[in-house]
Amino acid sequence: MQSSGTPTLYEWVGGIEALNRLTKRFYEHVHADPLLSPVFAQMDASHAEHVAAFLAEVLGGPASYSAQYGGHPHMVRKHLDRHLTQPMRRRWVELLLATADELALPDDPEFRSALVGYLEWGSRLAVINSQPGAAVDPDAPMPTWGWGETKGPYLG
Ligand code: HEM
Repeated sequence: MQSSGTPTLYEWVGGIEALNRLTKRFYEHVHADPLLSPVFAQMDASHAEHVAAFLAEVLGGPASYSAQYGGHPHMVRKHLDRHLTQPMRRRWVELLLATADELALPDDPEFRSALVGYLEWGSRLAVINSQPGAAVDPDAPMPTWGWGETKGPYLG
């Protein structure tokens, strides 16, 4: 818990264990998807864990992606020249949210609103950073996400 007593989104979702389950299952769906499977054909076995670590850090968990994999600039670099399209982006977000439902991750309005907000923001940046001529800012800070306007968490 934070000092205010409000849990981080990371705590609310169930920590790294929940995020690892989410990304593992998500990339199984990605590999079965005709639009996305070619995009991720070269990903290595640790990709799902790396993305879980990245999400953990964004959602207020430990800064292990920054410590181990090079932070936000490294993540941006991974999207360079991928020529991602809006249909790919929309499918990516749709599959991630469907996987969150499938795994029964928290589905209260406050958490899902915050999650969708981050995914819309991050996935649109991924598309922008994948276009020809996009450059990496080596000093780009890691984004951090909170409950936002809904001022969660949901208390029933
Ligand atoms: C919030 C949205 C997103 C986040 C947080 C995210 C996160 C990441 C991270 C952390 C990596 C690097 C993994 C590593 O360090 O090994 C990565 C790589 C990658 N991402 Fe994303 N991403 C997002 C959106 C997207 C979207 C929408 C697409 C495509 C539709 C995409 C396609 C890729 C691809 C192709 C790679 C490289 C995979 C490889 O190593 O072959 N990403 N992403």
